[in-house]
Amino acid sequence: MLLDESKFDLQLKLWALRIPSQLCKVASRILNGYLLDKPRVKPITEDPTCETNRYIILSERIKNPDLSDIPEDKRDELKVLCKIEVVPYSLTLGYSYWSADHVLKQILPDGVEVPSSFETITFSLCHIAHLNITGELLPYKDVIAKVIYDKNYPRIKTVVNKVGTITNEFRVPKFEILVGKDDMVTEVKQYRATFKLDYSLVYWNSRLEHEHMRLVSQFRPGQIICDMFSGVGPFAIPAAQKGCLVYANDLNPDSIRYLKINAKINKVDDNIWAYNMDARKFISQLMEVPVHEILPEPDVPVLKATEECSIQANVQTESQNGGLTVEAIGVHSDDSSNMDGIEGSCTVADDTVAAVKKHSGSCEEENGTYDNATVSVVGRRKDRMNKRMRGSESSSNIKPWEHVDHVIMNLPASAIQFLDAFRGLIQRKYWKGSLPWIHCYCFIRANETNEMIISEAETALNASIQEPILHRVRDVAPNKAMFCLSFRLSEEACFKEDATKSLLDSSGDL
Ligand SMILES: C[S@@+](CC[C@H](N)C(=O)[O-])C[C@H]1O[C@@H](n2cnc3c(N)ncnc32)[C@H](O)[C@@H]1O
Repeated sequence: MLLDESKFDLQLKLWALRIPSQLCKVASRILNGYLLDKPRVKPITEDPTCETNRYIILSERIKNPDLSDIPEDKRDELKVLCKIEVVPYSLTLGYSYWSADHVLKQILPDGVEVPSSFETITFSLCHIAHLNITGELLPYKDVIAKVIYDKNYPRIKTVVNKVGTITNEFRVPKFEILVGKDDMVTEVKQYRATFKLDYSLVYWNSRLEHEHMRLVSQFRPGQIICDMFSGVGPFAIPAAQKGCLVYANDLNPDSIRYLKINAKINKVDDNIWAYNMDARKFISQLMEVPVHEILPEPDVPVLKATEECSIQANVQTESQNGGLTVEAIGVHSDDSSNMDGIEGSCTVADDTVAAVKKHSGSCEEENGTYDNATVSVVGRRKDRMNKRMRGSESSSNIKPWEHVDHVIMNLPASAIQFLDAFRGLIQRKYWKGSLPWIHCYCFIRANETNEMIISEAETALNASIQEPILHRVRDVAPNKAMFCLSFRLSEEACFKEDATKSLLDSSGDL
């Protein structure tokens, strides 16, 4: 369907006062309420016949050239000001004048709902309008796209339409470009962070901005965060900006490529370690005690949450356990951190740890309070990371098998099923401080109850969940909402007792 722009022309027959330019200000004050009042149209314009005069365009309500529609006292005031000259004025409001909504209402058949909102990805470099046109609107998709493009250019440079439903595991919709340049690489700003991404290759949802910030607001500087489905980093980057140390993983190699770019753009590449693997494999390898860390005496005292603890200086050694070798991708500019295994990923050679203290604090959710135990390190490292992190943990000494504060699982369609990865994941005798908070996103349909979801999570964990917090994130469909289930992992769910012992026994070399 072609768009005939001339069809939108509306001609207005108006009256105007021809007045010396220097009197325009006073005259318009006198005529306040009787001037032309149209968005984006100025009521004072040039007189094409004389440079020193101006036209003051009167409202459509003024029908008579004798100005009898204007109160007498105002007319008298004007007469004192100057000789009043009334001239006819013709104004055409064309396609460029009308809003997208007005144009679309004219184009689309009666009864068809005008697509009023589109997800815009806006900012300085590139701008994409993302439409979701289906059903009866499909025959009009090109004309709708053109109107949205025309009305928003240059803010919007590309208009795309989502095709079909998302079925791939990377949660990336398929798009067709309807108008504009074929370039889906864009930059988005969320609060203080900038995210570069290719909208055709990675998952991005601007509607989650508030949720990203809500969750990150619960983290504190120095905490250790594990993001199992990180995407391009909308949780990981703000958390790192806050001074948290983040292990971020995604199965989509393009997401991790952009996560690394974003870590650099936002100058938090010292605080983020990026991995590209399945989330189950990631969490299990991250939490596994590396062989070179295994304590010689099997009976190490177990630290209670309330006890002081200390983290030993990390000794950088080669991975001795073939099973631990993973496709880890360090974000560090020094590519030597494209390491052999996860245990090597958090080792920065120039770090010196002076002291470690564990302290607890709390952060509030709308219907609960999170008590967090934080391991914070007083380090002497003089590089730029410490300057930025102010009081946060030095990265060289992070041993995720000893402590993680929060785990983020944002894959709502199936994250609950991934909770089985926490069964027996942590070795009790190495763990220090409180167990991590899990933030697991899920969908709840109208025919499901909160209890059903919690019970599903408990089944996956094979353990009960104490004091779960269900936060409604947003409605995704009339009968479906996205929630965040937050709870502290229980000992029952995640502690394994004798794994180290059996590993030592089987290795036979200790
Ligand atoms: C809903 S997106 C969330 C991305 C990001 N955390 C956010 O909030 O925008 C889910 C992400 O999980 C990734 N993903 C899907 N299956 C995965 C798996 N088995 N292991 C790790 N990541 C996976 C997808 O590539 C996608 O980037």
